[in-house]
Amino acid sequence: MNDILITKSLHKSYKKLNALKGLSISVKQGQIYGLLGPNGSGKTTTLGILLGVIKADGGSFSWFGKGQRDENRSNIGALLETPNFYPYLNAIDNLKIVAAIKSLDNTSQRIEKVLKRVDLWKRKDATFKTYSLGMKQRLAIASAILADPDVLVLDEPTNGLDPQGIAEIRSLILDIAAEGKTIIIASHILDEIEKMCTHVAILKDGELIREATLDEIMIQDKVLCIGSDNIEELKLTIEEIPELKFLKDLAPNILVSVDGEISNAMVNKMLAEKGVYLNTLMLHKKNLESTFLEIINK
Ligand SMILES: Nc1ncnc2c1ncn2[C@@H]1O[C@H](COP(=O)(O)OP(=O)(O)OP(=O)(O)O)[C@@H](O)[C@H]1O
Repeated sequence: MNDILITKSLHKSYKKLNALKGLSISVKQGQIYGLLGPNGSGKTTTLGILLGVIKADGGSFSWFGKGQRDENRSNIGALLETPNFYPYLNAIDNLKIVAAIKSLDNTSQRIEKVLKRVDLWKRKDATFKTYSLGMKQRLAIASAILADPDVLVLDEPTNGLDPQGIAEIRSLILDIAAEGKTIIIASHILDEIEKMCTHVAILKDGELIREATLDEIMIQDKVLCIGSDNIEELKLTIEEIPELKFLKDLAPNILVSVDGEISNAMVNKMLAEKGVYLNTLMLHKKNLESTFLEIINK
């Protein structure tokens, strides 16, 4: 598969704060690549550098194997902030301005195509200020794909949307990816990454903790939901067993991670040998949240 993006040891400091401490990632054609991390982990800084809005202090990156010159970005559509269009203009007129700024040809056909793509064609004549937040976000995606770029970069694309708006954006992104586009999404919403991405990079404090396919991340360990009559005693006992790692409370039980090779009976035995008897032991649905907590807690 062709390389779309390679970053090598990107560094960025804001005065004394090291926002990025040597980030190296690679994105290949066709991937839906999630940059996942808690608030402040450096996702927006990374995207800003890659899109030429922020200057890195060190390291390098290359788009399409052609280096980091500004021209290489003409093939990238981006949505970095809350959409900002002219409130008193309708969707078509707003997109005409975008087309003029980008010097695009066949403006009318392009605009019709992208507005249909994001399901706003029926509302094409309404002014931007009358749009719901979800519609504004869809118009922003229409704008980002107006030049028909091969790559789409999205920062927190569902921020602030209600569940229906989130579902619409998610399905739109998946449809766009199905056309063969490469998509890079920054998000702190695990569920979003889990439902959309094929690959994920987990960031913490400006460092890459893990980069893998979503499947690899999900099958690494198993997560058990366990409980006993005395949950505090159970938590203390877990600290004495290196094979078990506490993940989080799931009242009245707790979630722990354990190497996939260790059977549930073995877990029960290890705890019983330390005088703790479980009243609950079941496999918890493996999801990215457990893995994410596990990885960033290390
Ligand atoms: N312009 C700036 N000046 C000073 N510090 C900044 C600036 N921009 C970001 N930071 C700091 O750099 C760190 C990384 O921020 P960044 O916005 O890249 O993280 P993020 O993962 O995108 O977080 P969020 O999800 O909250 O947007 C944070 O500690 C943030 O406070």
